[in-house]
Amino acid sequence: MMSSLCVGAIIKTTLACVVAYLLGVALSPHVIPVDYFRQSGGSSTLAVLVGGNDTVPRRPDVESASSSSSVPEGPPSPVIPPRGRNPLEQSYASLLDLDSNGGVDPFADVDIFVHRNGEAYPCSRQGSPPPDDDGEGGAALSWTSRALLDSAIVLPSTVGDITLKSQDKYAFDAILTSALMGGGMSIPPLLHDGGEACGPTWKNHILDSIPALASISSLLKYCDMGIDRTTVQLDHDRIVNVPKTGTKPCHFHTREGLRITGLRHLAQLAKDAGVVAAGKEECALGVDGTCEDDDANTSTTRRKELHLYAVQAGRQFIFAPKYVGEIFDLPHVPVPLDLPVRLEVISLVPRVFDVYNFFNREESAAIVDKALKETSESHKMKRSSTGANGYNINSQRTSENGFDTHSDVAQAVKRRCMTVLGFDEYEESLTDGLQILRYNKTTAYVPHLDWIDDYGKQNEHDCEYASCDCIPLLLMMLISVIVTTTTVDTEHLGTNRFATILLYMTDMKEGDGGETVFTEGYPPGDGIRLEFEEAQVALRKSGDTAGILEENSWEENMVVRCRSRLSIRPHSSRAVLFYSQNPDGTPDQKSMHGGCPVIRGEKWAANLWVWNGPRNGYPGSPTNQDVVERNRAAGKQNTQQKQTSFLNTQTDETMRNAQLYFQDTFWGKMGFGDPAINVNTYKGHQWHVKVNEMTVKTFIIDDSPNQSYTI
Ligand SMILES: O=C(O)CCC(=O)C(=O)O
Ligand SMILES: [Fe+2]
Repeated sequence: MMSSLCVGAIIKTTLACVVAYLLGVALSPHVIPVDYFRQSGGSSTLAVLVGGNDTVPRRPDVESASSSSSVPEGPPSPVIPPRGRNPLEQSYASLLDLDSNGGVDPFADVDIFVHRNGEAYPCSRQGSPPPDDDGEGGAALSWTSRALLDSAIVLPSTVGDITLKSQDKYAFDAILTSALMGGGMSIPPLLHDGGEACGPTWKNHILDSIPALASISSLLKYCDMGIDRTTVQLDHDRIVNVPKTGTKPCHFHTREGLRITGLRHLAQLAKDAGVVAAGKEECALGVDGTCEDDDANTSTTRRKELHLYAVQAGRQFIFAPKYVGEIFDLPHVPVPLDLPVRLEVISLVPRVFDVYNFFNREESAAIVDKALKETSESHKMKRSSTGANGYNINSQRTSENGFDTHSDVAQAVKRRCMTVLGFDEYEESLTDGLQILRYNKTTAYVPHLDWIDDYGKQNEHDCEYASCDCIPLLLMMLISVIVTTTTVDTEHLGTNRFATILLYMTDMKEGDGGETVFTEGYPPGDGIRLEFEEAQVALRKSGDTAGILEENSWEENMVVRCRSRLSIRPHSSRAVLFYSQNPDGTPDQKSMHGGCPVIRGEKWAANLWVWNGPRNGYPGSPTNQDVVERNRAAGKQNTQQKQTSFLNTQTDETMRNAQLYFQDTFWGKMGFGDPAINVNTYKGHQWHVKVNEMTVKTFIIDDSPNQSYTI
């Protein structure tokens, strides 16, 4: 139960929020004249749409084609605004460089299709253009362009003042979400149904309890999962709400995971859609949301398709495979040797992918080499343990493990992993260190989820009220239940492991064992799963484990499953991606997997866990206020988190290349010019500053709530 102090604070905040919210909703349609769009030459909001995208990510394979067709030959001629555009539209046109492209609006012959995160088939598509749409040929802008501008106009004016280079992707998300569902002043929704078929996939949506939001588009309820389910990311305060409704927008990604960061990027994708879509079969939705027949798809009059994958605010992109063997090319991921990174779908349920060219054999060898040479107690290879204190030897995880948190290869691989997963910015607090695994003959790791379950619900890591938005009074009771959920409950506000990239560093031959088995998956090929008894008989008949594994031991039982379920055979520099969460944040129970017993030789592997939000110990990681209060009441002062920062003041030359360690674990660079390192830590914790692997200073956290340490 919440403390009365806490309840009082929430009631006050809630009342203020509710009043502000209702006033906002009541007034918003009247703040800006309805005909502003047609008359105004205002450019501040326009700048939000356009600025900051000087470095639009492009597919290398289409860049040359599109730039050669858009750059006119000879000296530039003065651009005369084509008849029919108002000044705002004209600014938009020049910022998109439309006139040097013959006045052709990139959206004119493109239909937008929207997918919910992780869904291979679209939930809605662009409808038929309104009768006045004359984007083709140049004079006016396309319906899509006008819908985007129309939505931009109704953004609060302060948004127009944002310094664009860094901020515009947030405003863009709001504008695009709004344009799709028709939130502007005068232009109909781009989606034929306003996004009605793109509603939430989870029950008991908190927004359903807010009468003022009863009639908003289902797409908006999808994008804004509500206060009880919107994970608070580090950039949460930068999210720009959808105009008029004040709800959180989606962010949009391509099928390949690339986040769409602004209008120019969207326009580039619209241009590329022609190249990409040619000859490609896609499901075109009919007006009723179902796929049209193949004849329609191959028609020469078919418009180009731009598929957008809408990801809920606070959530992360998840690939949306259609079939086993499907390929996702990821040219935006830089890799060693410049070989293209691509995914191949191994399994739909669970979602498992091969990641080709993710790392190379040199990196593979370097990871093993580093692990063998590691001497630090916390990082070197040793028998695997479980539990936060690391003392519990796990009887069903007989492999050895160690950690590589800061080698160049580990850092490079972590960054690459985030790019593959669709993050447009690297965020250290979302990754664990690289965990290195060694399996000797007979050793194995029992099937498990990488998603951590906090059975005892004792963890302080969860949602803080301070980071929560408006909470309608009627929902108070519900919230009091929510905050008592575990700190790792990703269906709500907790953070947990979200995706895993497994790296293999050894070539294992057929029969050597050591596969990674997904016990809920189906074997490739015929997809037939043998019953346990049948597979056991086959294994014993083969004699492969005779004299190596005891009959009926958990290891032998595991080999039986390894041979009858989806198994991935390791080879050096093979990388595999899978997800531990579903797109709505619930744990994916189908992602159960384990390391099969090694029958011959040894297996080296590594895994990289990526979290869906700041993980425990990092600033911004959610805390379970209920547990915090309980600990405080019980006088457990020493369990309270301390916000602590470490900074190099650049006054001591010997500290030029300093590094910060938490006990034996590398935490971050603390050299000259490195930003301050902010951590949540606890009284009594020891933080060491090391130079050339030698500890030169130790800080012991004391009792004050906010502390800063400098060197
Ligand atoms: O070694 C394997 O194949 C799987 C390892 C694993 O699942 C883990 O370390 O979490
Ligand atoms: Fe695992």
